[in-house]
Amino acid sequence: MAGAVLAPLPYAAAPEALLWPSATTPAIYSFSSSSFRFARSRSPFLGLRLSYPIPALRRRSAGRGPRIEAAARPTVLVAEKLGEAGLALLRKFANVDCSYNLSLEELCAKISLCDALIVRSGTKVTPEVFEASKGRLKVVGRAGAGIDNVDLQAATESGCLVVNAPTANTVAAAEHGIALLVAMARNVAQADASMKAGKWQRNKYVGVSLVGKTLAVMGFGKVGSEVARRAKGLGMNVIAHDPYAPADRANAIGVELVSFDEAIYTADFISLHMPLTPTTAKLFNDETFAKVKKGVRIINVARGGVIDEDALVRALDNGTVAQAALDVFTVEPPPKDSKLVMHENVTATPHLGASTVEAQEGVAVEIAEAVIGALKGELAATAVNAPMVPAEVLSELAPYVILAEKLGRLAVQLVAGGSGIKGVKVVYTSARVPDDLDTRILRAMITKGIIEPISSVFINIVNADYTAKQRGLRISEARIYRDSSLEAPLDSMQVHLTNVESKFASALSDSGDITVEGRVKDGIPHLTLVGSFSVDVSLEGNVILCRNVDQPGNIGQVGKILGEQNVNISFMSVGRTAPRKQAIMAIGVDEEPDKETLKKIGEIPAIKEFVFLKL
Ligand SMILES: NC(=O)C1=CN([C@@H]2O[C@H](COP(=O)(O)OP(=O)(O)OC[C@H]3O[C@@H](n4cnc5c(N)ncnc54)[C@H](O)[C@@H]3O)[C@@H](O)[C@H]2O)C=CC1
Ligand SMILES: O=C(O)C(=O)COP(=O)(O)O
Repeated sequence: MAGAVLAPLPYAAAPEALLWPSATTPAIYSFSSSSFRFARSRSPFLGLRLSYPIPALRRRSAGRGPRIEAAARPTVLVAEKLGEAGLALLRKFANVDCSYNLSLEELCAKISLCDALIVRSGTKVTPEVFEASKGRLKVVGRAGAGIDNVDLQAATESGCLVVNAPTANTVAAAEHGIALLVAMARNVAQADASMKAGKWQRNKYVGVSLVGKTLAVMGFGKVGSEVARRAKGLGMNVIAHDPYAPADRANAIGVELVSFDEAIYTADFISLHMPLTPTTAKLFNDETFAKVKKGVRIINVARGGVIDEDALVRALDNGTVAQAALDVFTVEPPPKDSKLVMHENVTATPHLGASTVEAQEGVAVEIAEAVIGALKGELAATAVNAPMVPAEVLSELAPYVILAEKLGRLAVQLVAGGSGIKGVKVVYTSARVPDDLDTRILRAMITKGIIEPISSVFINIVNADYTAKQRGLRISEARIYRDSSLEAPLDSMQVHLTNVESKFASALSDSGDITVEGRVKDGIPHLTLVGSFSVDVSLEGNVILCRNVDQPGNIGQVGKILGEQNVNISFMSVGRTAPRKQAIMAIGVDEEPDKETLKKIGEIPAIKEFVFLKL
C-alpha cells in the first residue's frame, strides 16, 4: 500500500480564515512528517469579501473553530492631518491613532500594531516601514493623489494594498495652479511683501498679460485638464504634452496635444501636472532649459522632483526662465536658505495645492471609505497596486474564488516530496467570452492555494503574481469555450501541475500532470475530477482519496473505521474506470482522522493507495 499522510494545514481555506484573525503575531506550524511549514500571520486579505456570500459555508464554520471576527477591531494609524468627516467614519469602524510628525523610527515602532496607515504627502512610507510592520499592515491609504511617497514595490512584496484618493483634490490643485499662474504673472506675492515692508513700487512690479499667450500643460490628466479648461477661460492658447492622454479628450476642450519638444519650444508658460516617476524625475534640467523659449514662466503644482532645482536656479539667474511659481519641492520643507525659494523671481507656496477646506474634507472621506472597504475585505476602487475588479464581478466570482484556492491546496498536497513545482496550467471552461470573465482573482487564489502550504509567505491578490514569479512558478491560463448557460461565469476550473511526481499516482492524468478539477454547485465548491477519475465531493472539511479495486464492501469498511473514531463523513463519491476495475473513492470528512485511523484505512487490502488532504 502506498498511502501517504500529509501534514495538516491548520487554517486551510476554512471560511473563517477569510475573516479577521485575533492574533497579530505570525503563527508558524511545523510538521515533522513532511516538513511542510505553514505560516499564517493574518487573514489572507484579498480585497475580497469572501466569507459571506455562501450561507452554508458560514453556518458550518460557526462551530468549527474560534470565530475571529469578534476580536477584530482594526487599528488605523493616521500619520498626517485628516479632515474630521473622514476621521469620524474611521472611528466607527476602527481604533484610530492620530499621531502626526512621526520620525521614521517612531513610525516603524508603531506600525507593527496597525492594520492600516493613512498618510498625505509628508510621510515617506519606505521599505523599512513595511518590514517593521511584520506583516500586520494590510492597507496604506494615501489621502491625496500622488503616491510617490509610498514605496509601491515594498508594499506589493509584503502583500499590502495601497489605495489613494485620486479625485477629491483635483479641482483644488487646478485652482492653485491657476492662482500661481496669475499671481506670478502680476507679481502679486512680491508686491504684497514690498507693501508690507512699507514700500510703494508701481514700476518694479509691472507684470505680463496672459491673454493670447501660449500655455503648455505638461501632463494632461485630471489636474492638467482642469488647468487647461480654466486657462482657456483666461483667453490663453493652450497646448498639452502627455504621451498617454487620448487626443479626443484634449480636442473636446480645444487643446492640441503636442510633442515634448514642441511644447517647450513654443510655450510662454509651462505648467507641470505629471506624476513623479523614474521617467519624470528631473525631466526639467539644464538640457531642457536650453530648449525653452527665452523668458518662459514655469508653474509647478505637481512634484518638486520633476525639476532639477539647481538647474532651475541657473536658468532663473541667466534669464532663460523669467519666473517660476512653485508649490512643491524636491525636499519638503526645503532648506531655509534654499536659493530657489529665496530667488526674487520665484513665488513659492508650501505644498498648498490640495489644501482647501472642501478638498480636505473630500479627500478624508474618500480615503476613509477606501481604507474601511479594504479592511473589510472589499476590493478598493482606487487600489494602486492591485487589479480593480468591480463589486458585481466580485460577488459573482466569490464561490469560484474559494474553489480556486481549494484546488490549489489540493493539487500541491498531491505532489511527491522533493519534486519542485515549476509549471501550473489552469484551464477554465466557460460560455463567456474572455472579456466577460476576469480571471485575475482566480489565478491569485490558485497561486495562494499552491504556495502558502509549502512556504511561509502570505499571499493575496496584491502579491500573488509577484510571489509566483519570484519563486519561478509559471502559471499559464487557457480557456475552453462551452456553449452552456451564460449565467454562471464558469462551468469548471482545472488545475494542472506539470512535470511533477505525485504521492497519489492516480492523481496523474493521461498527460502526466497532477490534475484536479472543480465546479460550483448551488454555490458550493465541488471537486469533480482527480487525475482521470470523475468524482463529486463537496469541498468542505477534509478529503480522503483512495484508489481501490472496485468491489463490494470497500465503502462499508472505510465508513466503519471512520465511524469508530467518531469521524463524520459528509460526502462520498466513487469514480471508476469500469465495473470491478480501478476506482477512486473520494470521502469528505468533517473531522481530521488521527494517524492510527488513516493507517487502518491504508491496511484495507483492496485499497492500493490513499491520501488525506486538508482543505
Ligand atoms: N500640489 C498638490 O497639492 C497636488 C499635487 N498633485 C500632483 O499632480 C499630479 C497629477 O495629478 P492628477 O492629474 O490627479 O493625476 P493623473 O494621473 O490624472 O494625471 C497625470 C497625467 O500625467 C501623465 N504623464 C505621465 N507621465 C508623463 C510624462 N512623462 N510626460 C507628460 N505627461 C505624463 C499621465 O498620462 C496622466 O495623464 C499628481 O501625481 C501629484 O503629484 C495632485 C494633487 C494635489
Ligand atoms: O494629492 C496630492 O498629490 C498632493 O500633493 C496633496 O498633498 P497633501 O495631501 O496636501 O500633502
